[in-house]
Amino acid sequence: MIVMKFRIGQGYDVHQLAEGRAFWLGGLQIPHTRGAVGHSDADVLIHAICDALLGALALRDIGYHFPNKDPRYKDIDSKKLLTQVVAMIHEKGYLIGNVDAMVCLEEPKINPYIPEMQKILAEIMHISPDEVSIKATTSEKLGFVGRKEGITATAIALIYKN
Ligand SMILES: Nc1ccn([C@@H]2O[C@H](COP(=O)(O)O)[C@@H](O)[C@H]2O)c(=O)n1
Ligand SMILES: C[C@@]1(CO)OP(=O)(O)OP(=O)(O)OC[C@H]1O
Repeated sequence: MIVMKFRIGQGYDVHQLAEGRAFWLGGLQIPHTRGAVGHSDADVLIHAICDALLGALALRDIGYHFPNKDPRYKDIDSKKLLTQVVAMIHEKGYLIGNVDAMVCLEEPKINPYIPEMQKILAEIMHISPDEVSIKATTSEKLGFVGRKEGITATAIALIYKN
């Protein structure tokens, strides 16, 4: 009898938005007047996914593995961080089942970019694009997201092994 083992994890990230920063989201650079501020490229969606994957195996969080004082991660492309996190999951004998994420952002509309993000992230996680769900909402002009001061993302990931 094959007994499959499943684990789930959740992730959350926030970044400030400021003028003069490139706007990276889901591994894509999106044209916009503002971008997320951070030590890395500040890709809040990838960071939330990394934390969900790490959380599934109780492997602490993204800042634990890639400290924001470490010059190796200055302006790093977050796709490289996700690649390393996926390797940690595989090293423990697990594969990724699916990821479901939600981005909370007042502007710009990110819907047109979601299929490309799914493709990029699925390739890194060795799953298919329809196993990477990316959703978006505004904050209805409320709070720091509503004032266009910041962006948040949450993610849930399922991983499994035979
Ligand atoms: N940055 C965003 C925010 C939302 N969307 C899409 O627009 C729809 C309406 O958003 P509400 O917050 O007004 O409900 C939503 O369903 C998202 O698909 C977006 O693309 N980018
Ligand atoms: C990714 C890291 C590392 O460069 O830096 P930031 O871009 O500041 O992002 P954050 O979401 O605060 O997560 C952890 C950091 O260590």
